[in-house]
Amino acid sequence: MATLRFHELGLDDRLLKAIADLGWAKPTLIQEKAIPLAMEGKDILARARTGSGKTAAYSIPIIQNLLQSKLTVSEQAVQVLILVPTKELGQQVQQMIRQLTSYCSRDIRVADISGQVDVSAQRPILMEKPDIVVGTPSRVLCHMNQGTLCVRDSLQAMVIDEADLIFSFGFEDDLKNLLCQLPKIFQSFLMSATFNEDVQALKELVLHNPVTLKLEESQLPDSSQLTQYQIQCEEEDKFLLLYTLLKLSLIRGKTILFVNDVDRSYRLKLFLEQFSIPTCVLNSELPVQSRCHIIAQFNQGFYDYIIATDEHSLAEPRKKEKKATGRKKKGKGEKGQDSEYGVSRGIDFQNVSTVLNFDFPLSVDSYIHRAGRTARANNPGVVLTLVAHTELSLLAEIEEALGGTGTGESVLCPYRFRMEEVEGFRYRCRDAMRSVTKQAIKEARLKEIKEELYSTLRN
Ligand SMILES: Nc1ncnc2c1ncn2[C@@H]1O[C@H](COP(=O)(O)OP(=O)(O)OP(=O)(O)O)[C@@H](O)[C@H]1O
Repeated sequence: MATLRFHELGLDDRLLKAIADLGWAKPTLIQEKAIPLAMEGKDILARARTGSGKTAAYSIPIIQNLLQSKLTVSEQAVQVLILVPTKELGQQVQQMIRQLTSYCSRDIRVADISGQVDVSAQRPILMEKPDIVVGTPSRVLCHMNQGTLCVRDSLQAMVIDEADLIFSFGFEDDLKNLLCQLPKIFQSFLMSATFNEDVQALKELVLHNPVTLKLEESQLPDSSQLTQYQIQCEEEDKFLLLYTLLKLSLIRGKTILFVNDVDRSYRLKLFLEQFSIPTCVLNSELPVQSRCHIIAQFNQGFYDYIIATDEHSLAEPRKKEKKATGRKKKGKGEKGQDSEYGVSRGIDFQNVSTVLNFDFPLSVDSYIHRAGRTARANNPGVVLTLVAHTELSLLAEIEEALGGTGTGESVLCPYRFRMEEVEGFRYRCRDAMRSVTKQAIKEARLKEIKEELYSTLRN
């Protein structure tokens, strides 16, 4: 638990006011540790669990240091680069910085260049030399190569957010090329929820004598904040179980339903539509503006249920590809999927009461990042995982990683409810399943992309 308050950290009044407006009573642990060190100019390598407030842990000292430097330097220049693996995260980081600079927005300007498709449309934005530029490595490099972004004489700090994903999203070469265009000395931050060999490689590439903040917290909030359940079932009963959970209001509030592939998300959407349960889908083949729009609408409470296909299927093959061929590609993934897409990583879905793993996550990391979409900051949350019998070995892996087997107690408690109630819905669900044909899924998939494209063009 953090012991200091924000006003004890020596921050500018304008920043303190913005923090108060956000309703944050005190810093999170990672913020309490990172902010003073970063204000001293130290390089930081930080690992803290998902949802622990890492974005503000680097944004607050960066804004503070910029406000300080503005007292003496008047020339406008890009002083900070924030590199993110996904476009959604870029937009979110920009939004957080805008909130934190709401009382000094004339002094500190931020631009997110990750999201827009057209590079030329971003030129005017960069010509104004925003103090902070947020972007994916490929987009930042593209502007550097075109001469629209030059930080060789001005860069003071660089952040790599979700550092463990940067390489697996195919940005290794871009990042190396980008580093050649930076000055010799600047402050660096590597932020991640997990440390892996890629973070180690990045550390050697980017950091100079860093302070390593590896918080001794468990990977997920404890059971007083996050309740984790599992239901073991037959694969074909998952739809029936979900319907029962919703029908009996055993799941309440905003819920993210995670599935492992795009077709499956439409199958689930169409299935729930049969019972007039509206949902929205989020996946990598939707245009980026639509994805950001859907996340914003979900956060504003337009939908209670969002069916998300997480990025795992995109990140992992690329890793394998690297091992096999020695180099990674970037750009569009299979079937027009966007490789700069991420749902279970970094996205701040707000006030999510339940994460439901409809499909079992394919790795421990994936479980942790999905679970991290609820119980964020100090809020409570529930993770409910449907486990088909063929997936029991994966469940055991997750139990072990979360420390469940040593004590003989399960971390993911069995969720108990009366089976007779489920059986009562079986026929109704069978009929609903029958009407969700392959053709219907195909059409829904195409329709969604078309509609989202139209609405994106209209906006
Ligand atoms: N000091 C604070 N007090 C209360 N809420 C906070 C505080 N700092 C950040 N938050 C909120 O906590 C949520 C999670 O923050 P953030 O997205 O930065 O976490 P994160 O550690 O980057 O998570 P992830 O690893 O999933 O990206 C956000 O909604 C943010 O507004």
